[in-house]
Amino acid sequence: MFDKNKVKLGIAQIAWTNDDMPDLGKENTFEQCVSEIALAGFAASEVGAKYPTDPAVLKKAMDLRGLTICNSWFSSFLISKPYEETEKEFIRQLDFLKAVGARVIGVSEQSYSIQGMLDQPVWEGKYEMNEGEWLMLAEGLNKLGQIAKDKGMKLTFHHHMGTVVQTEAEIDKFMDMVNPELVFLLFDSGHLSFAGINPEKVLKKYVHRVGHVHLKDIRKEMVEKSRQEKWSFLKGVREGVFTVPGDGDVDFGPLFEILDEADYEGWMVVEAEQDPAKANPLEYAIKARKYITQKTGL
Ligand SMILES: O=C1C[C@@H](O)[C@H](O)[C@@H](O)C1=O
Ligand SMILES: [Co+2]
Repeated sequence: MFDKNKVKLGIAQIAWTNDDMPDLGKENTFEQCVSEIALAGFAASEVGAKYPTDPAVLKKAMDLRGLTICNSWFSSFLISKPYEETEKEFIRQLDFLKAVGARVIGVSEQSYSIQGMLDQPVWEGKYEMNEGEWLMLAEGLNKLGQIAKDKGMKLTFHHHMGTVVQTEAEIDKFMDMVNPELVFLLFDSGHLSFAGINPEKVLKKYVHRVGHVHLKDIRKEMVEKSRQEKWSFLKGVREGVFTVPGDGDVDFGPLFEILDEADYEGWMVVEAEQDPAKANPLEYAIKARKYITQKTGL
């Protein structure tokens, strides 16, 4: 059974307002979002575009509700821009996160990413790195990981649909190339399942290198439809490819067992972006919270 002092539960703000498609949930304020996160029984959230940018203001709003910030997304451009540009932004974001109490930063390489392209089917035309680019990515991340470590933080890397690290082979190559002391895996059950990869297999292989977990479920029939109808990643989100754990087709039981047996320490964050007009964020947050308690005792 998970140790409640070692494993904590958060939920990402993306179910209330989607920064990638701000019309989804534009009516939901920051205050409503964090109040409902607390109400649903979660201890943390990640950082969204509506969140206060002054760390003192954000921290006060979170403290008032018994919440903390556990992570934020960070877009790196290590293979398409000078390293220094990414490093400068990375340090700024790292310092912000540290000031609000987070110990993890979630990096995604966004060079040539198709995840935000509305007219690009997510199943076609994904960029594949050459050997030189693989080296640039790994070396850049190792350097950023050292900076994070020196500040008492953990760099985790988010494999993601439409990016240069999406497939099982890419994840394996990535894990082979980065320094395990400096770069950790951000395990996202939804992105693996969407990509047609068995999440259990990946988790078993890398559980001791996982630094952060995104609990995301998929609706298989919508994934299938997205293939057939050549949807973009964002169209898939809008149509309901993703949902909260317990509402879709991912079997979370074995994933929780693998994490538990490996004595995973850190955050497990429900991250289920869908249209808030169709899936009420509070209702789905409560649904996820109940399901996780039932499966893990947390
Ligand atoms: O961690 C994530 C952050 C989002 O912005 C992203 O698009 C989503 O799918 C995700 O997994
Ligand atoms: Co994620």
